[in-house]
Amino acid sequence: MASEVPLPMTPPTSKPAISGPLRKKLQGYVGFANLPNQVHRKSVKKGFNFTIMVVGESGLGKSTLVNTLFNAPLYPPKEHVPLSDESPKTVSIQVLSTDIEENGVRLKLNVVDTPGFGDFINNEESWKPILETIESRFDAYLEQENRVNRSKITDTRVNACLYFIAPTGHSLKSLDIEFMKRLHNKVNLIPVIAKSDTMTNEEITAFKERILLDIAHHDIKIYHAQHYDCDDIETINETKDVMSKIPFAIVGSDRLVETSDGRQVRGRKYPWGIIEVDNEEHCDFVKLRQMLIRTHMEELREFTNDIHYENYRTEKLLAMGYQQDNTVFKEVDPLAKLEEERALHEAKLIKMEQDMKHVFQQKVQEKEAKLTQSEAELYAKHKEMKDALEKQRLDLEEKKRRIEQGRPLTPEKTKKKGFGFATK
Ligand SMILES: Nc1nc2c(ncn2[C@@H]2O[C@H](COP(=O)(O)OP(=O)(O)OP(=O)(O)O)[C@@H](O)[C@H]2O)c(=O)[nH]1
Repeated sequence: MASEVPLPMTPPTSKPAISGPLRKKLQGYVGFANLPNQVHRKSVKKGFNFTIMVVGESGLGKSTLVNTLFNAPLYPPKEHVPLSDESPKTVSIQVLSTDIEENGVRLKLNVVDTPGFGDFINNEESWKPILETIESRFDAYLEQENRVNRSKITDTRVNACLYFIAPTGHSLKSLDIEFMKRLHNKVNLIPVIAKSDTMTNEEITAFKERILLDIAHHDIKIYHAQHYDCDDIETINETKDVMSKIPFAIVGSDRLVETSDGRQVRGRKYPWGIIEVDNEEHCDFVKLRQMLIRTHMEELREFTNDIHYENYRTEKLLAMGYQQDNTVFKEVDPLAKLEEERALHEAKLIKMEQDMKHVFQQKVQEKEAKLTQSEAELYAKHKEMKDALEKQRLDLEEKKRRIEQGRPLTPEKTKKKGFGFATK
């Protein structure tokens, strides 16, 4: 929306013909509604960091899918054989990184390829190194977060884990269940049916249903895409469409094959026809790629940070003995806060009133004590004067009696024994 607003002017060299403020048309919308675009532009410029982990039994096409997914030769192409012992295996956890640019968006893609399991007699603990890898990446992030200078944090946390299920057509194997249960609280788990070109469409549909039932039965939490309660019906439908494909039935191939009508497509050639990787009618590869790179990449990164990493961090810090005062995170209800403030204010007033009463009582008591004391003093003085007057009166009466009786005013002093003179 273009709008007109007055712009600050530089002083004109000659007097302009118009008298009012100079009005200029803005090139684009100005306002906070533009923020998502700004964030988007910034992210596009900075580029994204996205880490995918591929996990599954040996020979299910994990490495091939990674090449197919990003249309980049992250791995040197392997021989195009269905599954043979000669096919080079991934023997240790490998990390591959590449910069991919699509429509001007830079993507730093990291792929963690894990060695296929299931080859050993005892596969019980084959999930351990995978879990350790996920956790060590959380640890690395936590360590960087706790540094004094956190301006450059490298995020290698696993954002999505593609779990490869063998195209058996039966139910999930106990090893798959064990694996998924170990990983589901640590990473966004996305189950995929590997080599789905080895199954018919009906078999795939029935297999998907069985897998989902098994997942629900064993209470395994797989990644569930959200559509943020948005009003955009297109986004809602897109998300629903993507979700309806889980577990994605995929076909991987990093080779080009020629179709009967002469097109060069990525796919796999069979005597009965060609399976096209990028054809939605043939497999769910396009939907998986769309979800990972186009529609839900940011959400996968968010879930990793807000749910999986947060849970891990909390557990880790609690185990290290850190305590948290949860009251600081108490949600503040404005009405409750107002009520709390009012109660505090009232309590303060009551206390002030009580203090004033106390001071007043103290002052009254002091005054009373003083009055009582001066009353007592006055009384004592009065008594003293009264006694003195009484004595004076008695003296005068005595004198009067003496005069009347003709006696000297002062009584004669009695001679003291043993002395030859009398005192006056
Ligand atoms: N039919 C079919 N074969 C595939 C598919 N994807 C890969 N393959 C083949 O399966 C074989 C094994 O593929 P890889 O990508 O090496 O499998 P991996 O899971 O990485 O194997 P490990 O490294 O041992 O874990 C190769 O010969 C691939 O050409 C697919 O979708 N369909």
